[in-house]
Amino acid sequence: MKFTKMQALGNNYIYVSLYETTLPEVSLPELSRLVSDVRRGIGSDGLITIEESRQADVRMRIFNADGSEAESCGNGLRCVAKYVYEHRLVNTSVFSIETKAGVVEAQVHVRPDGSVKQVTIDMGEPRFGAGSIRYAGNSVIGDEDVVLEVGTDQLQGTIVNVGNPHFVTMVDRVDDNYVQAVGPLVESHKDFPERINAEFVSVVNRNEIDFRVYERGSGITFACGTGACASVAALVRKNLVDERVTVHLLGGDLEIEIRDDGHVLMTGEAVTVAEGTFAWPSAEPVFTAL
Ligand SMILES: N[C@H](CCC[C@H](N)C(=O)O)C(=O)O
Repeated sequence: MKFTKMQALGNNYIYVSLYETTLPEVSLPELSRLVSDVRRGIGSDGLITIEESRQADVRMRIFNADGSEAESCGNGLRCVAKYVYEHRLVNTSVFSIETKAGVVEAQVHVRPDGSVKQVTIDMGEPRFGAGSIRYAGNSVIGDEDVVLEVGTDQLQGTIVNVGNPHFVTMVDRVDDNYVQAVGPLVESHKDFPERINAEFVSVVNRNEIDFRVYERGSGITFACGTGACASVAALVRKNLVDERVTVHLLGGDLEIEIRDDGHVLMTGEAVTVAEGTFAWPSAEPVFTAL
């Protein structure tokens, strides 16, 4: 099976284009667990397939490292946009990509040599609050916040659905040890039957935030595009930042803009790491314990 490994701010996936290769006889969740394993597979945050669409120029599916399929993936969308443009699967710099959450618009910024490094995705309009996801708790505060019982603590955060679900917690200062300790408790909290991506953000000024994430199905990653969009949307709604924000993630910066119509625009890098052939079925199926 031919694959391309791509990364965006360190959030890396194994991309398989069904235009150019066939999949092995294994389920996509199992294939994602296998290729994501850094010891017995290739090593990644998950698997992304690129395929034909009936309602957009191309279709993307994204599977986390644990095999769970997600509705959308911001960093993945930018890499898919780079891939399909550079492989001439589309012939314009603005085109549409179908995800499980719906169709989004991509704009690749083409360099003089015809390559793509920066991509902008219109992620659509976010939805807020317990009603925008499957929420099983009963601790709603206002229109968008809920309180979680986490160990002996109470954690207040904002629920944002940008196609996939996010719980955005404000902290005084982002702390990787805190994210490792609390992130998994939020991700799999009983109040979120479909689990959730857990963001921890601190406001630097009205145009900059620090950001860390514990992703549903992949754990701590260097970057989460949908999480950055969700976080800025939540903070704009609380009037804590302006409409254009630079998000400082572990792996680098994303530029997020909340447009007048409420759509969230995300601009950032997309990088090809390697292309190769995955030997199948020599590798034994494995489950990546998180
Ligand atoms: N873990 C996410 C999918 C990947 C999102 C992230 N890598 C991004 O760039 O948006 C979920 O289960 O909803």
